[in-house]
Amino acid sequence: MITDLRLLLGPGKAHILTIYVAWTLLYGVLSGVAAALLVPVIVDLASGDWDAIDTHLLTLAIVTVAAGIVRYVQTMRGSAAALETLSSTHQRLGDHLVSLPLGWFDADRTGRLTRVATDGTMMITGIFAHLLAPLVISVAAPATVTIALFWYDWRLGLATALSIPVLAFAFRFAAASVARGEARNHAADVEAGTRVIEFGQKQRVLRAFGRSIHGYQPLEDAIEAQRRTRRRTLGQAVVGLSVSGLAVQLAVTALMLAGVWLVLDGSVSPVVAVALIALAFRFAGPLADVSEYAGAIRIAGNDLHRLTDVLREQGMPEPEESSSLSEPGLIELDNVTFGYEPQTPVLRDFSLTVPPGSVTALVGPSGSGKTTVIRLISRFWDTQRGAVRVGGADVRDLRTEDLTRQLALVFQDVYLFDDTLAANIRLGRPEATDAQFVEAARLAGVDEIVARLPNGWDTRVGEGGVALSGGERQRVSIARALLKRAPIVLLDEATAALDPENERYLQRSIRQLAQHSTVLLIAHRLSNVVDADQIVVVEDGRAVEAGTHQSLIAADGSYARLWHARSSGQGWRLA
Ligand SMILES: Nc1ncnc2c1ncn2[C@@H]1O[C@H](COP(=O)(O)OP(=O)(O)OP(=O)(O)O)[C@@H](O)[C@H]1O
Repeated sequence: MITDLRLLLGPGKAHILTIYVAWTLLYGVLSGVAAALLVPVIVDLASGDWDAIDTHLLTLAIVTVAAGIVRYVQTMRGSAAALETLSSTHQRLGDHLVSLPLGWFDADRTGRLTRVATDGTMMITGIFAHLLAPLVISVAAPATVTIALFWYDWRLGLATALSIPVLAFAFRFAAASVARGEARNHAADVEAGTRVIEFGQKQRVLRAFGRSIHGYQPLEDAIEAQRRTRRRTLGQAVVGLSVSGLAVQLAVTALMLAGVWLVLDGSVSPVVAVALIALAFRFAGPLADVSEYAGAIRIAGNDLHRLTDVLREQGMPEPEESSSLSEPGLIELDNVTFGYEPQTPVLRDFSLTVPPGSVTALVGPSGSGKTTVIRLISRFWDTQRGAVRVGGADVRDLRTEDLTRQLALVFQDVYLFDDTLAANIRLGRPEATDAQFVEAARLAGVDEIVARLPNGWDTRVGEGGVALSGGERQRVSIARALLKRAPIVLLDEATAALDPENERYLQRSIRQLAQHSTVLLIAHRLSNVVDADQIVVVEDGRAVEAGTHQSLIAADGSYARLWHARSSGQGWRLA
């Protein structure tokens, strides 16, 4: 856990944690010394040695005051360390997330990240406030007491020292069973949470099929599994905690027996034996706490570990400085092989050249790899073999901000921020003038949508843009791209919601975009394909044909077959 906390603090700040632990250790040692000083005070009282009792009481007072001061400093250091760790964690997490390949953010990982980020950061404050200090003190104070027992009587010291491995074993057992259970609980909670979200999101489909919550088996199964897991975890945790509690009681009993034996043996007086047994109790008390804290610490450790796992995820390597662009607007894929799972390639030896300022349409059957091409150009993933070049530079030699400056992306599943319509378009280029903004919106047909909305440009579009239809969302996204005026536009034409009106706007926008940019589009509509400067047919991860509509028809290959199927009215769709 300390390693995880140091990682979260980041380089150059780890000393904050070391200093805090050092102050906590010092406090633990001083509490142990204060407890050990009770023995000579009791012995002095019994023997009536008033001179010695003054000295011992004075020492006890000094140690107690010192412990109070150390406690104050330690607490202050603790809250400072907690705040520092918390802000470092947010900072480091944010910095790291932007370096991860966009492909990393699938729905599953994003769900887990949300949970990890909230649980993990809350846990950090909890660790400093309730766990780390008690644990360190619970170890430091008994260790000091053990040394003191050695000092007073080596046999009692030895008996105490011998009980430590037994206790450590029992505590580890308890902590491990709690942590194992917690890991299982966590997995079951995540599964149930994911199913609940899914259940919410799939309401339309479920209702279309007349299903209620009772008919949605995955959710029911997840809830049942969660219940079973929690019951099993509870049972195991109780066993673990009982074993460690029993071990502490046995250790205390053994120490009492050792004390009695010393009295019977005549080695120590009954008064000293009582004082030493009292001290032995001081040894056992904090240790009993350890068994409780150890489980909580393991749970916290698991949360922290999940957080630092995110920081350990491999980011995409970035150059210190971007290579210069020899030919802005040019896109090249050079013998690219890529698979989401490396052993199952989705693109194989895929080559493509899109000249600057041209319009290229990718067509091909569903699942052939067209979207993957666009993702690789945007460097959501890196290729396994071959190179992707933008503007003549390998995308791996460009810094993310320089690559994104070259690209405007219009995807099928357009995500809009829960902000006004105007703000969502302005994202394309915040510094654009009002005239440029209005022109982009007009070309993409967003002004038509605005006219229908109750608050016009100031209408909030809801999370993800739920207040708009799929086609309308894509129009907003195209307006963003028009406003951005990037050298390259990558456009995945929406398959759904493209009514004739949307299609007209899309065509007009593409013509406009082509005036300033290279356009690479995944085309599903004939009109956008026929007009393209180049059509590339993708089949099973390969570019099997490339040319203009006329030349490909003349070549009488895959494209011609698709075209004839369409022409003969078989419901042809290019992708
Ligand atoms: N994130 C992902 N993880 C794993 N496999 C994926 C992922 N995205 C796509 N695939 C798989 O890669 C293959 C190519 O998908 P891709 O989306 O590139 O095809 P496409 O030609 O764009 O299809 P469509 O026209 O239906 O959108 C498919 O088999 C798909 O299942």
